[in-house]
Amino acid sequence: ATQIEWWHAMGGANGEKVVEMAEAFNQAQDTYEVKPVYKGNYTETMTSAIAAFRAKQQPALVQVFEVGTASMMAAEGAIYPVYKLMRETGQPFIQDDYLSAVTGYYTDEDGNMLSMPFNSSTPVLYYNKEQFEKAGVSAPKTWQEMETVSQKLLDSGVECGFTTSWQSWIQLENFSARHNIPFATQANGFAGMDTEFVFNRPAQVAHIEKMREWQQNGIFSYGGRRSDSAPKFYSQECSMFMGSSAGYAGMKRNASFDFGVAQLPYNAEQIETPQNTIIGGASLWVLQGKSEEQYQGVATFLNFLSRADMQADWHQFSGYLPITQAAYELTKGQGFYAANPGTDVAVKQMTSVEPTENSKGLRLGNFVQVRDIINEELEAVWAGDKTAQVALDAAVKRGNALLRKFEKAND
Ligand SMILES: O=P(O)(O)OC[C@H](O)CO
Repeated sequence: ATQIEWWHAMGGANGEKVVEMAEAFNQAQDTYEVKPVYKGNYTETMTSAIAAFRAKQQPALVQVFEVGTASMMAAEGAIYPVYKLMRETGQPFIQDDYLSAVTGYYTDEDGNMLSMPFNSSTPVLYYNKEQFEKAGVSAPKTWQEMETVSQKLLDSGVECGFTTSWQSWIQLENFSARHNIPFATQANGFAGMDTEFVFNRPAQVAHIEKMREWQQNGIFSYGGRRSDSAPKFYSQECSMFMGSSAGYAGMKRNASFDFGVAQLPYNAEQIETPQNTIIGGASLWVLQGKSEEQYQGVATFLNFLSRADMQADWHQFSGYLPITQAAYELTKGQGFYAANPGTDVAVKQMTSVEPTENSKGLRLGNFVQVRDIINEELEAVWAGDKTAQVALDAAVKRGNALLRKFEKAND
């Protein structure tokens, strides 16, 4: 069989599922064999793929997180756009079958899908039902309630109100989308590379400043840059956890208590009806330099992964969004949402309102490095070394320098 390497960044329960999906494909036919290879976290996987491409040892298929999208799009000679691959291999491919909230992130200016949206997530709020019951509180809808609910939880003996994973994604990027304010100019980069960060405006500064205060009084407890804060929730140190909808698989495995899922809070003083949140997670990029046969295999595999039954299974297991309308309908029809309350929160939060240019997503170059800068600056806030304004001003300034570098390199 023709071998196809698929580099991915899925660890834990979702990593096991990815291997299972590749095996299902391999068993279903014997012309191609997909070999999934775990390459570490998202940044490590992307960095390895770039290095491998330079050394002409790239895999045919690589999973790249949403943060790397603009960089991948700009790497014209290195990528094989998915819409072209499907056309040239004669595979059936109807873009409209995919959820528009997801495809919007991965299409070029002509509306063509450049990568395959395999695992899209959006952040949600997980809460410990048992601790909530004991404290006599229910899931907070607004950031104002977040504070009062957390205080009651602390009063009931819990150590910390909430923690968050992916702080830039949740507390700045999605915070901005949810309040319908820009994270960067030029429609968050969708309208042009001459974009500049503006996440140091009053609404974001006030939010981060509040979190600084909460980090000091126990309402918030910082636990790391990616999902490393989840154990604070599993161990019941923190009663709430803001994390990817795809934390669901790990949650079921690691939480020994009853947990609930709610929408991300919004600041009631900022907005009456909150905007949709934006997607995260990753998509699959096809790389150049492979044989025709391998591309046939990749296209067949991508179609296999998009099948309603495969997507519905992946969605129900992991908490990633159903990528296609058919997978969503199938899941509904199977009674999954009714039997597992909270599992449809992410889809609803993403799709209940029409996205605006502030909530469609981000398309920003060098954003992998910018996330590092934001992480660094926010950590200085949590450590009490910087105020929110000073840190966000610095992050914007340092980030803008990287945007200019990207713009120049892709002129
Ligand atoms: O944990 P994931 O796969 O939902 O990804 C979260 C963030 O979008 C990564 O940038």
